[in-house]
Amino acid sequence: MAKRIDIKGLNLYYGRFHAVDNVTLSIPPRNVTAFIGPSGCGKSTVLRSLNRMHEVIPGATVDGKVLLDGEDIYDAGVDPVEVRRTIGMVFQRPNPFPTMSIRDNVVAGLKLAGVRSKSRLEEVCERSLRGANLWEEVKDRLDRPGGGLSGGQQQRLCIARAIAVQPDVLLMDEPCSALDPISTLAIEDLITELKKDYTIVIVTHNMQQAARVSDMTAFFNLSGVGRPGQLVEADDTEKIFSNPGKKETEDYISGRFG
Ligand SMILES: Nc1ncnc2c1ncn2[C@@H]1O[C@H](COP(=O)(O)OP(=O)(O)OP(=O)(O)O)[C@@H](O)[C@H]1O
Repeated sequence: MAKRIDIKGLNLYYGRFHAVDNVTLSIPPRNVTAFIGPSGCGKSTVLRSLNRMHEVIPGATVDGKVLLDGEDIYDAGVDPVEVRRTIGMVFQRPNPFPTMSIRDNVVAGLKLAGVRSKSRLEEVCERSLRGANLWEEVKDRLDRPGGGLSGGQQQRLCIARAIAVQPDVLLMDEPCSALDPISTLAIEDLITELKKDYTIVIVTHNMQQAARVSDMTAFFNLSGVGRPGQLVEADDTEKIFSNPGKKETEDYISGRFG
């Protein structure tokens, strides 16, 4: 649980378009790392490359290394499906299976993996819903469809589904952008609790959110339209927001551009 990620010389392409240039970054375990930067600088692309979701896009390719506790997830022989189990992902829009029951949503990954024991599924369902701070709200309606929950509850259901398979890392791509402020705070509190057990990487447009939830912040930028995104700097969140190393970062966080 909670593994370290070392990104080394990572270049990402969509066909011939070079989207992200030469990123090297270490992401510590049991920490929240935020990716910030202007639209199009490649934050989501880098995030998706961390669990091999990038290569699912036709024509998309990867060059470089992503080490999970020292093991390259891109090594020949590594099963991308297993990588995606180990490194879970939560998306911008909550995406539960809408007609599937709340219970089945949570244990969908386990069932796919062949777990049949009813007591085991019940146990994981409750533990995951508790872990996602949703148990009390749904414990009396586990057989109702996941699509019947509020947006914020659906997002916590997706987090429960992601943690049910006991991943080492949780990737979150703007997990609050479709949510109201109260649901956003609930997710932020949850992220803070989850970091005790997981390595968390979150892409956010909201700099206050990055400052509130993350321990480390990575600032990405791009030098112009059609140019690849680059990592400008990564450091303790407190330092990035109070005394960044690069003027580019300071300009961005002080709202002078982007
Ligand atoms: N599926 C795709 N096919 C082709 N190009 C893509 C695809 N997804 C992203 N891109 C391009 O890759 C670059 C980086 O996009 P990406 O979505 O990673 O940026 P981002 O920083 O996450 O942006 P935003 O903050 O707007 O979500 C952009 O130029 C984008 O147009």
